[in-house]
Amino acid sequence: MKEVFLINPHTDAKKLYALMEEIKKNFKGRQVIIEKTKAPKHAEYIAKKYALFENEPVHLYVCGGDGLLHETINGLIDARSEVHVSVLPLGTANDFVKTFRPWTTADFLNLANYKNPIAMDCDVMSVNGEYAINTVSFGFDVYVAQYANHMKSRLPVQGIIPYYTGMLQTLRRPLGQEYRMQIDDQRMPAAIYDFVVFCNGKYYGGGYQPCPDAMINDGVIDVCLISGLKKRDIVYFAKAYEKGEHISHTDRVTIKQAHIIHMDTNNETIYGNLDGEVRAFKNPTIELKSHAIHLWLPNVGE
Ligand SMILES: Nc1ncnc2c1ncn2[C@@H]1O[C@H](COP(=O)(O)OP(=O)(O)OP(=O)(O)O)[C@@H](O)[C@H]1O
Repeated sequence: MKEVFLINPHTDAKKLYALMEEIKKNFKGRQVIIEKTKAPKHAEYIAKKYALFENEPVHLYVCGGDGLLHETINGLIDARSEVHVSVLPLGTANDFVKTFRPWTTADFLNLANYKNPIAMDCDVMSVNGEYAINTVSFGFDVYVAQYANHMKSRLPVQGIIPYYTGMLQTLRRPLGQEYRMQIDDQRMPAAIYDFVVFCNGKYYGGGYQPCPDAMINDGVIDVCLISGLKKRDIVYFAKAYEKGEHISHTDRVTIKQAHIIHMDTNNETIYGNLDGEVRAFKNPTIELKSHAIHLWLPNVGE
């Protein structure tokens, strides 16, 4: 078994130091492979190498945030069945692992918890050829992510500040835009939505829960459509959205389950947020690929 640590070297230095100490403590005298990314998207290339071209089992620890995980899983689609992935959440938001609450980030970072890991095959969603493991969204939060990513790339700021700034900037735009969609075999009437979110995991955007009942291995995409929000309601709404309590507002919120969604943008470009990464699409199709990633989760009971 190859034990491979795939690391984003731009991770917070203290967190990286603690990870190295944890590796030394748990793998004393045993060989591990450290793979550090050299640039954005390098993780996908590294993952593909282990997914396809090795001939022994691999335990791949993804050491970074949701962005690194997103890139890694794109290299693991149709991987050999002996490639297992564990997530060591060292990013800022680490939304993917929040699905497993009450397990904590510390539970995921404790390497002793992987001696007898819990196996779980995880679904993913494809969007015109790119895969997302946690959420795919359109609308309000995409603009927030776009502003935040832009700010992070130009200024030495991290953490939540870029997201709050992005939210204030986004509130200067009109809320809502028109969508035409087919959800499985149901053609929806054209409608204006403020948020359109497709969930595999439960949390996104730093801790919001569009679909509190989503589960990463249930073979369906959970859909959350939100309409009719007023800007003055956003703060109140955000609190309910964080707790997943917005779903009781059935006049504004529609929750569904689906396997495939076609969005008709009339060949115009639309921006979508895949696990926190913003991408441009025309007429995107979001489709579930069941049990595509073989996870090894921490055995917290040990
Ligand atoms: N060597 C590298 N140099 C520059 N950028 C990198 C490198 N390796 C990875 N990246 C980029 O860093 C971005 C953010 O990394 P990561 O997901 O680890 O942390 P994060 O954004 O803080 O996490 P979260 O999304 O959970 O808040 C990724 O989108 C990835 O493309």
